[in-house]
Amino acid sequence: MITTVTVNTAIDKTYIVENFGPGGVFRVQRVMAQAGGKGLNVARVVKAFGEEVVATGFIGGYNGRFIEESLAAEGIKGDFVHVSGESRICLNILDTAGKTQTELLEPGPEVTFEEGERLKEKIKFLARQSQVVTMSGSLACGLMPDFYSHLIEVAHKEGAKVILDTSARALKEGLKARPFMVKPNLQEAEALTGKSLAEEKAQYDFLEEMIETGVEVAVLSLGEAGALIRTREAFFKIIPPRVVAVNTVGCGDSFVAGFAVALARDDSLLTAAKLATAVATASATSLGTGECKIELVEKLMLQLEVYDISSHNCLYKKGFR
Ligand SMILES: Nc1ncnc2c1ncn2[C@@H]1O[C@H](COP(=O)(O)OP(=O)(O)O)[C@@H](O)[C@H]1O
Ligand SMILES: O=P(O)(O)OC[C@H]1O[C@](O)(COP(=O)(O)O)[C@@H](O)[C@@H]1O
Repeated sequence: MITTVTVNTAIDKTYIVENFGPGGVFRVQRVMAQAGGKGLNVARVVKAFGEEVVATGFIGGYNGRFIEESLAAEGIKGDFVHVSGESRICLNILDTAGKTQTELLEPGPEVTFEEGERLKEKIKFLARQSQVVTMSGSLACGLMPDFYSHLIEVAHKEGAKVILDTSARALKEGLKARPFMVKPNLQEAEALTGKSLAEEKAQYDFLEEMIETGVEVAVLSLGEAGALIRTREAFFKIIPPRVVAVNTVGCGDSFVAGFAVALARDDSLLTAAKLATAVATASATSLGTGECKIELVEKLMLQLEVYDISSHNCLYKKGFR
């Protein structure tokens, strides 16, 4: 089983707005609303692969009710801690004409110490039955920056592998509990180190630093350029084929989901890295946040460029890039 933890759940609203920009009045052409926040996107993709998944986290208010009902309608099992505050809305404004994407992320509700303790208890129970626990996204207000560290310790004690996908101080503090895997994107990694990671050498050094902190798998995701995946023994770069990107919100979540599925199936590191990249790339091509079409994933798996960086070898390269 895979448990996905979303501390700051959300209604992910997508607005399609032509020629959007700051300071004007715009008519929205199309509105879509989904249960969201990173971990719920992970759960959606895991479910598409037919793996058993339970989504947990904090949920509250009218928005919380919408989130729970949407998940139930999608057939995703939820086991949440209910809080007195209101779950947030995250807006993704897609301008199909101007080809821009703008995200507005609300901070989320205030969560009390007692509510935090209840989530720890729940994770203890769920991690006992899970091979993998994913922990994704920002922390809700009121929680200490080391909140993920405590959750990771609880999951580790129950024998689960933890994938941590967060940013800023929550990532810095979370690393201290040595999660099995971390997956910052380039921006998040630069914010963590305070350095530019534009150069390949800087990216390699960053992954080495992550491994030195004690994580087993360090991933740096690079948008359309793919991802670098490093352990103490292995180091791969996976580059996806060029695709027409429609909505890249949720790509990182799809990457985490693909990796979690492979880990739960006991696949090799290389298979996990390829599956994660293919799932994330497929997600970029659909309008829904973190949507996943298995047939497309299977097709993309055969079109990835794979480099073994530790031996300077190209394992698979197709002629179409
Ligand atoms: N425009 C794109 N084209 C193809 N694949 C993409 C694109 N954007 C993202 N991806 C895929 O999604 C993964 C995660 O994307 P990235 O932007 O690095 O993370 P995040 O969504 O967390 O910001 C990438 O490693 C890649 O596989
Ligand atoms: O918890 P955070 O960091 O505020 O992020 C929330 C938002 O991230 C998203 O999951 C997208 O994340 P990715 O594009 O990194 O996968 C949105 O769906 C969501 O509302």
